[in-house]
Amino acid sequence: LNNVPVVLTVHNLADTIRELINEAANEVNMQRNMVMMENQMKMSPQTMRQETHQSTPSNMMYTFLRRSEDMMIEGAFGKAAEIAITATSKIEKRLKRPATSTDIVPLFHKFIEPYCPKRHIVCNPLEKYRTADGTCNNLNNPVWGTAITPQPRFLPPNYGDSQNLGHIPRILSVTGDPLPSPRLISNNVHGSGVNHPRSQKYTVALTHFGQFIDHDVISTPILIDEGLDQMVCCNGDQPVNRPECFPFFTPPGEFKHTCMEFVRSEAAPTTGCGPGPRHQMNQRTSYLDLSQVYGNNIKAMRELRTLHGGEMQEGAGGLLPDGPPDLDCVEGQVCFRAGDHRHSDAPTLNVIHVLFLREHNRIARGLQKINPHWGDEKIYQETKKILDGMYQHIIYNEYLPAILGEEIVTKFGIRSTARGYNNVYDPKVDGSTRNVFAAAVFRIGHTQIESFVGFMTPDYAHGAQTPVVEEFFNTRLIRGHNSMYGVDGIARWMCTHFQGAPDSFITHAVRDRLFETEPGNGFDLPALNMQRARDHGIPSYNKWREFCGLKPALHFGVAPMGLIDHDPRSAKALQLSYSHPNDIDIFPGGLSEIPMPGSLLGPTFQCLFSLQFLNFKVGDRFYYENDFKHTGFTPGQLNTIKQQRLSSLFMRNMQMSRMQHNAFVSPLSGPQRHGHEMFPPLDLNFWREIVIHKKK
Ligand code: HEM
Ligand SMILES: [Ca+2]
Repeated sequence: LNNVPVVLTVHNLADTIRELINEAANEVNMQRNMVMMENQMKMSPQTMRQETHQSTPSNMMYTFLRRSEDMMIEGAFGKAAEIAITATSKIEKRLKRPATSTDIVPLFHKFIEPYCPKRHIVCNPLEKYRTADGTCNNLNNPVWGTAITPQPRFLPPNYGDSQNLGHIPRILSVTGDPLPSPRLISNNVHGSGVNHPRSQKYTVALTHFGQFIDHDVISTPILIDEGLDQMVCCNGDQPVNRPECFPFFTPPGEFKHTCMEFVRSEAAPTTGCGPGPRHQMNQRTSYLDLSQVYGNNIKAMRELRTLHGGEMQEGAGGLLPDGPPDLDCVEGQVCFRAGDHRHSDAPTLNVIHVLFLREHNRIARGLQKINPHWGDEKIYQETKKILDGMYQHIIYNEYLPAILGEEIVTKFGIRSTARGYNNVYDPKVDGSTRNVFAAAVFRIGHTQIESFVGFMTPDYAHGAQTPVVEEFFNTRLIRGHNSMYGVDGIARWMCTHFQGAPDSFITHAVRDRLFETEPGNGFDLPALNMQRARDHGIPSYNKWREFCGLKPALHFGVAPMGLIDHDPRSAKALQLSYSHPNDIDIFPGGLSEIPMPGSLLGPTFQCLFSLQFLNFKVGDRFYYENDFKHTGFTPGQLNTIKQQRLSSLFMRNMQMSRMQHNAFVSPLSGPQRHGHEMFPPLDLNFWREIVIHKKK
């Protein structure tokens, strides 16, 4: 009888919903104010500032996961989401039916309106260029793919609270016991001792080009401690008990403390703050639009430009421009600035940022010469459009064939056509980055991470190498350390040196020592990946196999009905970790599958990866192959873009006199290096605009 829906008259229903939403808003406000007051009493502004500026592992993690857009706007959306989730919970408890019922939804929207931040979006369908924040890419759904929106899902969440709304992450096994600690699983599945084997084919450039794409399409901010910014979730070995925290235990003796810090992701409201479970926020535009280079809103974009001749600001030596000290790099250094705040996470990532920045300015100067009558804005937008096009071409012709395999990219129409247009746009497709892709699938890059960063001389002699552990958020190698390294030397190294083998093992450098500043105080990255997916309520491995049309594992053996896509070692490692196959987390389950022939991924990740990258192209009105009059390229422009490769960018913008055609395949595995004559230039003559001066 307890679950019988409560029937109310229309008037009573409206009153009830209004009352419960107001109640939820008051609760959320009170809770936040209380925390803010407590925090203000605890600390003086001086101590706060000092604490956040020291380079500790937690501070580096905060740098990575911080709110990077307007703090206030993101905070307002986060708070609105909390109100919407709390109200959903109250309504469902009171009425004993889903708050997403058709009669409730309109009332919910009406009464939550005063608490829901508004977006004023006016689209101009004739606009030639992308907007900075991704709005109006889809003219029917102008918010799709926009920065500061929730990450949509392929499958509904599976949280740990009885209402499945996300107050509690996914924490329970199907047996009713708690799920195992992610560190235990990491030890069993991803640990390979100190030496992680290397790929025999692919370069470090493949790893960090992937990371560069990741920073274009996703950045999930974590919750902050009101008035303090940075949340603390472990007190020595003791976990802190508060709703924002989700730390986990590690076995004694492995790290300095047995409690590993973890702050939950910020919640995001759906458009109009509708009822439903907790979702997570994306601070980036989902589109492959180089927002990691250009910024994710109009203000950030302007701040990265010179506002002359269409150019972007460059720092000394053609590096990224200097940023505020100590914000996005380690203590005591002058940091850089870019469209994404994680640019200095690894020096090898920073190199790709520099590569695209230099190419932007090179093209802008070329266009200025060809079309001297063009102003700053026109040159900037046209240059950006060209670079976006080349970047998409590299992704769909070089990056994805390496990751997914030639067969799949051809079979599913993922690869671009060799010449001419290819109209793929479908306005019904939402090109947004999906939650599971960010929280697990695209993190496959973590197995490719190499333990060192090195440089090579201009004639490709080995220079030196240094453990990557010492270089997270450190800008010294980029700026040139002891007259060694520097972007050009690192570029030569990363196009030659093999990346980590794309297997289930993950280098000690990030599995035991991520952001470490003294022995034993680092993080375990694959463990964080699992905890993040649980935080987001991402369903387990078996659910994703079913989603992909694959058979779920009913037992831990590799025989039929079991883990048929795993080898016996991985299956054993999973068995050792979990008490039931339905508990397997998506990251370890997917990453430890046997790769498909010619691919770096097993069938489950290959399916989800392909689907996401198909959405990125089919859901993007500005996708470079589309034959659209206002927004597309002319046939000549498109064909010169289609002759470009990542290696062409390296050859043009780094001090490199020779290089192999595919930057991702190492010359150490066979391919020859070639000189400049073998790399077709980007022919800017296709952008020449003839101006006819009328005689008076
Ligand atoms: C040295 C290299 C790298 C480091 C230090 C690093 C570090 C991190 C950290 C600390 C996180 C957040 C973990 C959390 O959820 O708490 C993260 C997330 C992530 N990483 Fe990496 N990573 C690296 C390389 C890569 C590569 C090569 C890829 C892909 C090809 C990748 C893809 C991702 C993705 C998609 C996320 C989720 C981002 C988000 O939702 O905001 N990472 N990484
Ligand atoms: Ca983007």
